[in-house]
Amino acid sequence: MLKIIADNKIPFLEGVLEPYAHISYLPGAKTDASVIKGADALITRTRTKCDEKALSDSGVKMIATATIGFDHIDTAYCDKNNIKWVNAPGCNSGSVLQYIAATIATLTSKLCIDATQQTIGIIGVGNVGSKVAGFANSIGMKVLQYDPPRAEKEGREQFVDLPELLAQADLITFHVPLQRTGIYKTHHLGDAAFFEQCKKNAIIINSSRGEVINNDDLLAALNKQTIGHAVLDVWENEPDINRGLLDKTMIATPHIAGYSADGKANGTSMSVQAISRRFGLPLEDWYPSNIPAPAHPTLQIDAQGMTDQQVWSKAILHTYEILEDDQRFRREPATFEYLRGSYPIRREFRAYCIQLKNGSERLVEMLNKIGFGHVELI
Ligand SMILES: NC(=O)C1=CN([C@@H]2O[C@H](COP(=O)(O)OP(=O)(O)OC[C@H]3O[C@@H](n4cnc5c(N)ncnc54)[C@H](O)[C@@H]3O)[C@@H](O)[C@H]2O)C=CC1
Ligand SMILES: O=C(O)C(=O)[C@H](O)COP(=O)(O)O
Repeated sequence: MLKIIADNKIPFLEGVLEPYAHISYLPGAKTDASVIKGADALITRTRTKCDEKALSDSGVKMIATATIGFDHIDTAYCDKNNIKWVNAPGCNSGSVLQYIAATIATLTSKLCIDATQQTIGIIGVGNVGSKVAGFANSIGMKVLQYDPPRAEKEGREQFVDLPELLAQADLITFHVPLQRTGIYKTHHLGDAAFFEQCKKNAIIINSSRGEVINNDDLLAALNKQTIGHAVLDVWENEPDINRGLLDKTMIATPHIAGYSADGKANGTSMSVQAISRRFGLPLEDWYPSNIPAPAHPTLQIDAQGMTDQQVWSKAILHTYEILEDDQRFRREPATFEYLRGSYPIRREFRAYCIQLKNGSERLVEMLNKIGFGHVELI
């Protein structure tokens, strides 16, 4: 019988593969060579290091990671050794968008900023970055995009170079993969020289990978006030993060930007479907049917006397109150992995209905563009 090892923190998976495989659920960080030996396939998250040490002589034929990022997989080793690997492109991009939208709603309110007067610089414009660009456009921000691999393929028209982005952007948000080498290297892309080129009050947001920013340089830039603020979901050396940096951040979370239930369901189903295709199982169209509904799926907003920004902020923060994650984390930063493993149910915008009293067609269009499931004037 097919033997599969799956990370025990992948939701919606239990019971699905059991009719066709012997499946063991193990903690991701402890899934090493000693337990992998003899498995045909792995279903992982980012916490399982899939390298030569773990895989050589294991017999593993396929690795499916239920995540977007795949920097935990030594893809060159896998390719050389005929181990098929797949990630789950875009699976939780809607969740990261929700994280960034909640960040912008929170910051603009805390710092009394009019979003329509702000420029956002997006570094890496793939699945997540494109959604962030669409959101920023829909709330009236000016958008600058930096993505050299795309510019090379598609032409430079919709992209700027990095110095231009850094000179103009009020908010800078990273959505690149972690690449340690090569012409498109992103490791420590955010370093001292990078921060020196930013506007003095620039806000840096990182929800990509911790190592994309040199955390010591970021802390120094915050201390020297070379930049204004930082919002971090990802950190160098997780879970043992730089506590000095944590204290200087405006919003801090333990790598949960992609943790919506929708994103997790997508990731799990993409992994199951890929395994199914590789091993000929009848689960090629499988998708979880048990995603919990939001506690309060309908929100009524009386827009009388409110600005557009107040309306969209209220709608966004109803779906995701990011400061609750921030507070839980700051209270006990040492519980980084526990907070991730016990993350509450969060549903994305499309699971919500917004009813607008005294609203306008313009607001309805804006909320529809942001991605709410249903928006109506009442
Ligand atoms: N915090 C979290 O929970 C999550 C984090 N992530 C991270 O976010 C990253 C981005 O996700 P997606 O947008 O789905 O990935 P994607 O692969 O769709 O897009 C990445 C984009 O970055 C661009 N890029 C590559 N090298 C670059 C460079 N040197 N400079 C500028 N742009 C560059 C690529 O051309 C591509 O357009 C993932 O690789 C993952 O590491 C993803 C999901 C959740
Ligand atoms: O999809 C990704 O890439 C992520 O970073 C996930 O949202 C977080 O993945 P895990 O660490 O829970 O595997």
